[in-house]
Amino acid sequence: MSWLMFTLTSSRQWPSVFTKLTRCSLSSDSRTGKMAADWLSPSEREQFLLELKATGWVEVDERDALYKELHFKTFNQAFGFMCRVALQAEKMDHHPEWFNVYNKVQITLSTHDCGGLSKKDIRLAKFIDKVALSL
Ligand SMILES: C[C@H](O)[C@H](O)[C@H]1CNC2=NC(N)=NC(=O)C2=N1
Repeated sequence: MSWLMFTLTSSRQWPSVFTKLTRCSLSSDSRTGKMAADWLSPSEREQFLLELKATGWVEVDERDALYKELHFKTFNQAFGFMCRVALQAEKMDHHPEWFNVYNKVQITLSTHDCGGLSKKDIRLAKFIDKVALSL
């Protein structure tokens, strides 16, 4: 029990892991298991975050989310980028929170259904990086 108490109170990762276990896994569709399939294990999370941080994504301080700011040459390029991401987001039924001024696009990714990061955010972040690189 004391080991458990120590683990619970000392691990910085525990609150978000607990949130995902309770809200992502337990609220998953029991027939398709869809939400459970999107849950990130702590080691997957660590690995994916390492990869995404290398391409400019940062973890948001106040919530379990990823953030990236992209700069394009023109508004046309920024808006073209947003159109391509929007179509993919609709296909995935997973949508970015974003803000655009002229050639700048600020993006926050998080899974609202489970109150934090999931595999869907990782997939969308990787897609965003691929589109940005192709422009
Ligand atoms: C009902 C619908 O499936 C949901 O609200 C979808 C839509 N897009 C979404 N986008 C994001 N970022 N998180 C979600 O949990 C989410 N859920």
